[in-house]
Order: sequence, then C-alpha cells, then structure tokens
Amino acid sequence: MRYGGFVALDGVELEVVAGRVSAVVGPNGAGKSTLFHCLAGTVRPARGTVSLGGRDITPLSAQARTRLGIARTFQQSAVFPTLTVAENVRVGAEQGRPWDPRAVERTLRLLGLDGPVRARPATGLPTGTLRRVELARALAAAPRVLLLDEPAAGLDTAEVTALARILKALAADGMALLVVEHDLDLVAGLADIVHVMTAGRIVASGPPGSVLHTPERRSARDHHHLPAARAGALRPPGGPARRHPRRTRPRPHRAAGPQRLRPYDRPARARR
Ligand SMILES: Nc1ncnc2c1ncn2[C@@H]1O[C@H](COP(=O)(O)OP(=O)(O)OP(=O)(O)O)[C@@H](O)[C@H]1O
Repeated sequence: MRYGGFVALDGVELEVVAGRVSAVVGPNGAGKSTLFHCLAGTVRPARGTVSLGGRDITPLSAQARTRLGIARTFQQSAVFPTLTVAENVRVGAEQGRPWDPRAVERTLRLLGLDGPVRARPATGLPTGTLRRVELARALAAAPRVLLLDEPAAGLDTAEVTALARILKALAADGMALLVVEHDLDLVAGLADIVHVMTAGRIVASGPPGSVLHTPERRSARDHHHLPAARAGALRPPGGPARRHPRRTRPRPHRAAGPQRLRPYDRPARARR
C-alpha cells in the first residue's frame, strides 16, 4: 500500500481466523491503521489480495465488504452525534448482512445499552459509553470478521476488563477478531496471536507469551509514544505493578459456544 511515493505496507501477510483474537501491535506510523483500511476496503492496495473465506474481495467497496460480514470500529470514535444510541446501532444493523430486525435489541442488550441511555443522543456521552455504542453498531451488522482499531483508547481499567470479556466471548462464539491496540496488557490477556509491525512490515508473529518478549517488542516499546502508565505494560515480569494481570503463556484454543456470549458487565460508572 502506497501513499504517493511512500510505501506504508510492504509484503504484509496475515490470516484472521474464525474463533480467534488476532492482534497487531507496533509503534506509531507502523502501518496498523493502513492495514485496517486495506481490509475494510477504505483504501485499495497497489498490489496484493484481500480474501474472505477464500473469495477475493480486493475489488469490492467498503460497503460491499460490510454486507459480506466485515465490520470495523475506528481509532477516533465515529458515531453519529445527533442520533440516539439505539439509532446509531440501527444504522449498523441496516448495513449488515442480512437485515435482522432483532439485531438492534440483541446488541443493545449485549453491550449494556438497553437502559435509558438508548434514547440519549450520542453527543456528550462518556468515552466508555461511546466506545460501546461504536462496538454495538459494528456488531449489529452481524459480522463474521470484526476489526477493532484501538478499542481500549480512553477506557478506564474496569471498562477495559469488561471490553476484554466481551471480545473473548465473541471469539468463542466463532467470530474472527483483529485488534490494533497500544495497551499491551490487554493484548497479552486477549489475543491468541500477535503480529508486530514496524515500518510497514510484520516483523514477528506468534502467541503473546513469545512475541511480546522478542527484541521487536522492545523496539516497539522504545518507539511507542505512550503515556507512562501504558508504556509500563511492557515492562518485563518482576517490574512495577501493572494495571491488571497479564497472561504470559499462550492460551489453549477455546471451545466455541453461544453460551459464552453474556451481556456486558457494566462498570458502575458506565451505567448511564
Ligand atoms: N493519507 C495518508 N497520506 C499519506 N501518508 C499517510 C496517510 N495515512 C497514513 N500515512 C502514513 O503512513 C504511515 C502509516 O500510518 P498508519 O496510520 O497506518 O500507522 P499506524 O501504525 O496506524 O500509526 P498510529 O499507531 O499512530 O495510529 C505513516 O508514516 C503515516 O504518516
């Protein structure tokens, strides 16, 4: 993928597997968002292929890809500010495949947005609630593949924990998730496979327990422009206390099952 003469992605190859959480980490400017744009269809790579379930979807528009089951959230919240929470989620459902009238209620419930907040306009809602609205809008489209660009940005520890639980449940239910995230605590506890990107290339891939201890990871840390608390997530075991416990070993593959998909545990602060 090039922007003019600048090569933003070079020889990137990865597979996003159903029932698994894949993560992409790397320093600012590594090309993570550009990769998302290529997968979602908002930019067209100069060369290469994006395929979904074996079908080449490279020529398809972003809208066509959404209908085929690819949904995404954005780094900067992209909800419609004047629409209510429920209306925002309805927009997502209408873009999905195929239109399911129950999807709105189901998704509002899943994300803990089925209380009075559903009738409030999105504008002015706290960041944590907006993030849930955005996730609900993506999920209402009943995606097979969910691309999440920094889903934990602006969330507090309790909200990150609740988010991690729901993302794991979605994967256990058979969805393919790809997460770009700077919070390496979250990545370590959530991802089945981590890809480390630097300067437009994937330089390491593997389970978090191995990849997040490589020299590339240290390099990613050194180049991250992270607040100190988040950069602390990269300290080796035995370092100062973390915000929440980190998983250091690869997890076994989880059995899929819809019973794992329980509604969002709303942190007290987010129950508005
Ligand atoms: N529209 C654009 N035109 C020109 N260059 C761009 C454009 N978008 C991104 N770039 C450049 O492409 C490179 C990759 O950017 P990208 O936003 O994909 O990185 P990133 O890994 O997502 O960074 P961040 O973590 O800061 O979001 C950067 O050098 C960036 O300056």
